[in-house]
Amino acid sequence: MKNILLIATGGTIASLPGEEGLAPGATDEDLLGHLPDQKESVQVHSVNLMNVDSTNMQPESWVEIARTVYNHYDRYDGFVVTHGTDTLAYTSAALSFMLQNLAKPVVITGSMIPIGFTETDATRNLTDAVRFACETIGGVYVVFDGKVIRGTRAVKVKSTSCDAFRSINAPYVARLEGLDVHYFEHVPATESGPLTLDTALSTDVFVLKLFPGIAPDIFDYLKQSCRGVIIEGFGNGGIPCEKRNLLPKIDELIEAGVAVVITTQCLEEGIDLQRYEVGRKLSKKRIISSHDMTTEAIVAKLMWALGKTGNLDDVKQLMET
Ligand SMILES: NC(=O)C[C@H](N)C(=O)O
Repeated sequence: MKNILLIATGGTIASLPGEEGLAPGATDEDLLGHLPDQKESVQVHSVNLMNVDSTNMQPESWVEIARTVYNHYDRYDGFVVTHGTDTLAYTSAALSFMLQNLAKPVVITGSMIPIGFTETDATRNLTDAVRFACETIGGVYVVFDGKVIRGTRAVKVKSTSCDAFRSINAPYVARLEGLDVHYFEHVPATESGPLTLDTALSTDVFVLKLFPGIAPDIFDYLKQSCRGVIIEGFGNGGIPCEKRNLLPKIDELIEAGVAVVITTQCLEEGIDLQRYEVGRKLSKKRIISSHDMTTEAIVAKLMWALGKTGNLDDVKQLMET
């Protein structure tokens, strides 16, 4: 018999129609009421940690979720976090960094249609999540629409359809069919060290999406107010270096002690700063490369890295590992 803890946080899965539109209202107990009876093989306990639309999730909420897993870790075999889908990928990445050495699954799920509606995807996602939380596997995973995605690789790519999440630059971990779990890749070894909870986060970060014609002056503001800036450049990671040249501004940021992470606006295949002249000029600077990470994972990891250290070399080392 597996013991699972369901941690409810809100989202569409727990939403009810109101005069102002859908808003979270159903509790953990309501969600449990929709789970098919599996009394012989699994027992699910639950806690209603918060009830928010995930648009209102903040880094402090990630800490609350991580702490709840940590505090109940010894008593359960696996964890299911029900969550709104809009910022679910940020939370799954943040939990992956805050909870190190997980030897048990922490599974995040949600739905695109509230659990009380007919044709809802919530019952399937919740059932799948509980099923995957019974696996002997460590780590943070997103379970959605029958697929299992690593916590640092999920991105919400659709705003309405039920197949809303994709695994970016990494294979799906598994597919769920009824009670069967079909793995696509080698199951990662269960971690051996003791679980650690690492919740120091620095929220003084900024994501800058470039566009043709962006004024370099914006960097003057970023230099004063941020400890980390993530620049979503073009294609392989290129940054304009003629006319409205941004390279001197990036130098100024680095000199001021700001961690500058380069990523791309392309969803897939990551950056390659060596391919083009516009990238090589940048690669000679003390920037941090994001390789093929998602922006969601970069944001969470940069907050976590800056929570540990202000030394740029150490931040770079953490980010590029
Ligand atoms: N499908 C959803 O869960 C969307 C909702 N706005 C949320 O993120 O909480």
